[in-house]
Amino acid sequence: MRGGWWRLILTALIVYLIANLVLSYFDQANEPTISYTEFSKQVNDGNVAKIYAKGDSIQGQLKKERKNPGGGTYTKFNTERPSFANDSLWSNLTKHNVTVTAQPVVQHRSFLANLLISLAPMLVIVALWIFVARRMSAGLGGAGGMLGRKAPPKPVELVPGEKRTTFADVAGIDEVEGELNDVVDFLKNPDAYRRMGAKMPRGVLLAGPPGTGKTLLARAVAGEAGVPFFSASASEFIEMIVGVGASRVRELFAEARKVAPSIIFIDEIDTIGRARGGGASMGGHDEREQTLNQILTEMDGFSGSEGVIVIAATNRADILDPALTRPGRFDRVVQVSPPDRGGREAILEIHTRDIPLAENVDLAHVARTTPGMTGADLANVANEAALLAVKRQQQAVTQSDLSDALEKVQLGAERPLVMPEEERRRTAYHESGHALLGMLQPGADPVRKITIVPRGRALGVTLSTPDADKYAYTEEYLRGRIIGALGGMAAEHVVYDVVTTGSESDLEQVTNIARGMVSRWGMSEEVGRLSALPNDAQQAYGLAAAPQTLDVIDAEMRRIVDECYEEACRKLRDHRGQLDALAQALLANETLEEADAYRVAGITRLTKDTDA
Ligand SMILES: Nc1ncnc2c1ncn2[C@@H]1O[C@H](COP(=O)(O)OP(=O)(O)OP(=O)(O)O)[C@@H](O)[C@H]1O
Ligand SMILES: [Zn+2]
Repeated sequence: MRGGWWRLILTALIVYLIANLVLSYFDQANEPTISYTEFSKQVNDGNVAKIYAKGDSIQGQLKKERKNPGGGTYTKFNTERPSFANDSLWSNLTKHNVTVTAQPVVQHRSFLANLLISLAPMLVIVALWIFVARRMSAGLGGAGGMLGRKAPPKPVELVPGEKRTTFADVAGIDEVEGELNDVVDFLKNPDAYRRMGAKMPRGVLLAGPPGTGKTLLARAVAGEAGVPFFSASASEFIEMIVGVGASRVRELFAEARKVAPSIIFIDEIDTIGRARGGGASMGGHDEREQTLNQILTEMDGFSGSEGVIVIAATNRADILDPALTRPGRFDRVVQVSPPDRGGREAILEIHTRDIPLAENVDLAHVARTTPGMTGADLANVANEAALLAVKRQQQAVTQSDLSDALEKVQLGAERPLVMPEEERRRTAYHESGHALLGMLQPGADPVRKITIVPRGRALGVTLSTPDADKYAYTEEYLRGRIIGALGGMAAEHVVYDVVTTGSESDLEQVTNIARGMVSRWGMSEEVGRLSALPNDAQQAYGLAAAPQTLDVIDAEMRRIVDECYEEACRKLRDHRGQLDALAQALLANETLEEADAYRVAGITRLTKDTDA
């Protein structure tokens, strides 16, 4: 906890301040200011025990308490001696044995101390404000630090001899490597380019889904070129304190220029680079804009021969401000996609380089069964497999470690949870409904595994994956997906005539597919072949679907989903015997693998040979 001390000191200050306020309130309540006449009278009556004097201000204490005209009684009091008072106060005090203590009028405090004391309340308020601001920005993903300042960014130094990231650590995205090759070339030899008067791109934007290796690529470019690598996440720039983001950007670029040629990597650029003009985002809108402007200014400021190349990454290229991709800025946009089968195999090879593998390990097979997985997923599988092998006290990772690891990554870790028998039965029917409809549907992705062991948030899981990578989907296939996803709910409906909350994520999936079919893929006659809903970038410019279009979209989505639900229920009624058989087998075994599932349901799987 970095802000720990800071927070403690602040809390102490605040408590102190409040305590003081409260105490002084009570002090005043108990110590009335009495008239000087009254005070003189009390002295002469011999009722004053002691006084503290500071200049003409007097605080005192009575021997016997007196009635306060404002109510209550008092013994302590304040009073002020008029400067023109020409009385014999001193002799009166000594005559009546009053203890007198005096304080100097001019305090012997240093100038600095006086200044501090007079500024203290302000300081506390400022500190409080910063404290709150930091708390809020921390909540938004920023890290805590002192007074909103962070240590200036440090490059990842490239110590000679230390193993650095290169293109050899990246696989499955060769086209992308190719596009970055001339950037590497330029960084290695900026002088040659300068002599030829050639302009290099100032910024490269890597666009692609999470985990596809964008950060890794940026590092590899730096590693290949042997130049320092500065890394920052755009979300760090956005702080609640206005101006900090822009100054961080300035510092970052200044540092990078000092050691040029070098690379600045800015992750999640979309958090500050969203198209402007849309509805203001939550808080820090100006801050976002200022930070973005600062980045653009810094990039404009490059002469291009300074040798600082900015690589930014985003998984939302569609919503970026067009100002970012203008020539001279991030004018090179490189798409990074999840790897295909060959790419997956190569990535698995990279991530098992340092892992001893048993004879039976078939990485090609793993690659074949993991369409859609990213490099990060595959790295995770390799690591989980190694962990399993250690736990199982083996000398090497075996194929079954790999498939167990894959299962864990795909389905989530098993969750020890004792379910009531009734709930187990209902879950068995729910999953059997998904699985059976998946198996009955021609052209649907084969069912790989059904389980009623709770995993992650789910009480059960049915896993279907395609035999080969798919890039485009037919309407029939999409309807099949909707029917399969509704299968769980339909089974509960058919068997128990109840509906539970267990279908929440199924319905989300169904809604997304149906919305895509109607509004983006031209699969509804009513809506027609239009992109009926504006995409995010269009929304940012204020484009919205007409209300009547929204009504049609809504009606069409409902029609499709209703049709699919009816078909799901009808099929499950028609194949009730197979549904019961699957549910029974699940209750007995908890998990059914692909072959068993098809055997229990009595369905022959139409195998497509896709090994090639
Ligand atoms: N193409 C790849 N080749 C080898 N390893 C990869 C590849 N893609 C991802 N990985 C592995 O996954 C890890 C995470 O990838 P990385 O952080 O670079 O992804 P990213 O695209 O930047 O993700 P995010 O958008 O979530 O930041 C890498 O450190 C690497 O181990
Ligand atoms: Zn379900």
